[in-house]
Amino acid sequence: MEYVVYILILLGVVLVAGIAFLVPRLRRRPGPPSPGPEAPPSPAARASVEAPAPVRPAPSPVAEPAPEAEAPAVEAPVAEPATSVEAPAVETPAPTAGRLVRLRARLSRSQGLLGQGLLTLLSRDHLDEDAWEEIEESLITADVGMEATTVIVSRLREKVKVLGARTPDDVRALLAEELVAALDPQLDRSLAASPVDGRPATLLVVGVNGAGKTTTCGKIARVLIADGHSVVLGAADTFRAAAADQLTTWASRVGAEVVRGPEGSDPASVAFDAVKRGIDVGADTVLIDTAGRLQNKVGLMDELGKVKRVVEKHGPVSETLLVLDATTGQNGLEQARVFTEAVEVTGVVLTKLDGTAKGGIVIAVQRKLGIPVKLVGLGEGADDLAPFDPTQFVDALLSDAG
Ligand SMILES: Nc1nc2c(ncn2[C@@H]2O[C@H](COP(=O)(O)OP(=O)(O)OP(=O)(O)O)[C@@H](O)[C@H]2O)c(=O)[nH]1
Repeated sequence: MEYVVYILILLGVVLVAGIAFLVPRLRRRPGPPSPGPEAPPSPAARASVEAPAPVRPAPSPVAEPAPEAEAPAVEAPVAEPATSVEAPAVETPAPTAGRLVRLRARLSRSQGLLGQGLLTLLSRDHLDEDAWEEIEESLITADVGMEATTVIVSRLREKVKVLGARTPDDVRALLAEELVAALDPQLDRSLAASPVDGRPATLLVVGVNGAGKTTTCGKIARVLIADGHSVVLGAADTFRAAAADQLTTWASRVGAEVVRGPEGSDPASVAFDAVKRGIDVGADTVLIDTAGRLQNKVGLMDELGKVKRVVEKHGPVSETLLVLDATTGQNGLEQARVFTEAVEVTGVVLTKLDGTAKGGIVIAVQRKLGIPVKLVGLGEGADDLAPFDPTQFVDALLSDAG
């Protein structure tokens, strides 16, 4: 009997201990039970249950507004002000007066060849036959061209003989005179960029691919705007979409308007529209960038001829500028001829003079084409285009500061 009492007491203790153990655990169980009191979760199941825990804070009432607040900040509102902040940042182009003088250091390669080389030759005590031959060679090496060199050297020899010039400075001054004369300083190098009969002046810009046409259009627009003109640009190089984008970038920097068409569209129609737009908005000048692929001379002539004819429905083209890359030297002259046959070129823009030691190409270009060099490109910078001036140019070429 005593044995039974012990067992009952033990059972009572076990029962009390069990209740004491279970009650707190039952109290800690979260919310409503999931359907069916299942077996303890497997590690995988636990993961799927736990996973939401760290995620849950995001959709929680505190976190929820965050994505909503972030979205507009990242998207349109930030981007839009950014572009509209960039757009009005219109630049003020550098004044055009005296640019060639300011940029003379860019001719350093040519200065090395012509300036230093010739000065060394001219400083010899006696200019004998060999010295004259070397002078001739320097000029030919600098791309002055055979014909022009022969004329320059024979006139210089004559003057030295007649005037008895002896000091290197005297001879240098005489050489400068001859180089300037070879550049025909009387030629009109002004740009026909002012309105005619109430219509904007129309400038066509032509040349082979890569010569720097688009860049030059952008730089000319800056020159004109710096001089107080209003300008509309026509992106008639529809062959290459990037050319129109490039022109648009140049235009936006100076607040000019661009007329462009879809890639591959008719260049003549874009050119027509650009002039029309220029007339409508009362612009002073319309500058038209054209494509210059040269694989087919007939095709090129047809295309440029058509652009010109269509533009002329609004009135005569004021100026057709041929852009030539100075670094292509005498080869470039051959290509240039094709353009002069296709359209009546009224002025040459010689680009990349900063990239060549052969600054004499200016003389050869003018002499061969019989067309004035009106502007020279002396770098990739926005204002690295200068009105050409023979005296300043020769002075820079013959400077020994190279
Ligand atoms: N160093 C130097 N680079 C220049 C000058 N002018 C233009 N360039 C560079 O020449 C390259 C070609 O210029 P673009 O204006 O694209 O030539 P493009 O004739 O319009 O070429 P396409 O559009 O292919 O017909 C660019 O990298 C210009 O920055 C210059 O005077 N000096």
